[in-house]
Amino acid sequence: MWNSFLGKRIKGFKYAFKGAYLLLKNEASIQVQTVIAVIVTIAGFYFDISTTEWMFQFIAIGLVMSIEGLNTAAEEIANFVHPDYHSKIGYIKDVAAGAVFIAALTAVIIACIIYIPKF
Ligand SMILES: Nc1ncnc2c1ncn2[C@@H]1O[C@H](COP(=O)(O)OP(=O)(O)OP(=O)(O)O)[C@@H](O)[C@H]1O
Repeated sequence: MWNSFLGKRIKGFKYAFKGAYLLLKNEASIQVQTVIAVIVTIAGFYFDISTTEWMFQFIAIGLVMSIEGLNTAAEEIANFVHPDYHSKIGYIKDVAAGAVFIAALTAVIIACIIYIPKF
């Protein structure tokens, strides 16, 4: 059953679920982002934001957390293949961190557009 097309998809989902669990359990940056996601979700209810605003807010949360997960994966690969100092490893880690920064900046801009008019 597990070798069938559907079985492989279910197994893949299990591994992906495990990966999300590991990120939440082990990665401080993802834990901080989860707390921020909960706070902005509470803010969303408090300020009674519109359906469109909810959609942008969830896209921003998903964008930041998923790119943070990929950044973690890139860091883990870099540390595994080359644990010692190397300028190329530094570059790889810097650009991966840069991707998180761009996503986070986007999320902050979305938050400002949603919440600044509510004050
Ligand atoms: N092996 C290395 N070779 C060269 N530069 C490195 C290396 N490891 C880290 N760096 C530099 O240090 C920066 C931070 O690296 P890294 O993200 O691994 O550290 P950290 O932020 O302490 O890790 P963590 O996210 O696990 O707390 C990188 O963006 C890179 O500029």
